[in-house]
Amino acid sequence: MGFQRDLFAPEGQAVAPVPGMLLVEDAIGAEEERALEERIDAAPLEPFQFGQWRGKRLTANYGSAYDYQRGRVAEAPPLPDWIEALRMRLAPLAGRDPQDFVQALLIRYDPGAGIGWHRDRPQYGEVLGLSLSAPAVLRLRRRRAQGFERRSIELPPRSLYLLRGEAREAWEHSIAPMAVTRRSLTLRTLR
Ligand SMILES: O=C(O)CCC(=O)C(=O)O
Ligand SMILES: [Fe+2]
Repeated sequence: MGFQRDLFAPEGQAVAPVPGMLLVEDAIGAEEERALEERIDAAPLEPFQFGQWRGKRLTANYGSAYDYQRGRVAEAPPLPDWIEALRMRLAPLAGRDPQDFVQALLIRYDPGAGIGWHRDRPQYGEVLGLSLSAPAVLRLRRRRAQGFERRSIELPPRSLYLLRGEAREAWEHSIAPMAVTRRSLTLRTLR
C-alpha cells in the first residue's frame, strides 16, 4: 500500500515512464476498489457528449466540469463525501492540498469504449488518476520532427498515476477501446 509514502520519495515504488508522469501500483486495496466500483456505478453517469458526437464512455463530473459548448470551465455538483475522503488521501501523494483538486471525474469504459488522443483542457492543471477494474494501457505520444515519439504505460487495476509538467503539457494520451469494463476516477487542479 503506497499511501503513507510520498510519491516522490526516491526509494518509493513510484516510477516515471516519461518526465512528469508518476505511477504507483496498489495505491488502494481490492476491497476498497470494489466499494469504489459500486459508487461509480451508482453515480449519474452519462455518455460523454461533444456537440453532435457521443462518446461510448460514461462520465460524471463533480466540483468542476468543462463546458465543451462554451469552451470554458463550469461548476458541477459538489464532491460527494466518498470522493472528499479519497481526495484527502490522494492529494498529499502529489504534494498538494486536497482542496486544490477542484474537479473529480468518474468514467466507466464498458467494452468497446476508450478515449482518443488528447491533452486535458488547458484550464486544468495537474491530473491524478486512479485506474480501476481492469488492466489498461495508457498510450502517450508527442510530435517530433519526424512523426511521433510513443510510449505505452500499463495501468494495473488499483494503480494511481499523476500527470504534470512534460507528461501533462507536451504529450497527448489515449486509451484504446476496452475489451472488459474499466473504471477511473481522476482529480484535477485548476491551472
Ligand atoms: O480514464 C483515465 O484514466 C483517463 C481519462 C482521461 O484521459 C481524461 O478524462 O482526460
Ligand atoms: Fe486525459
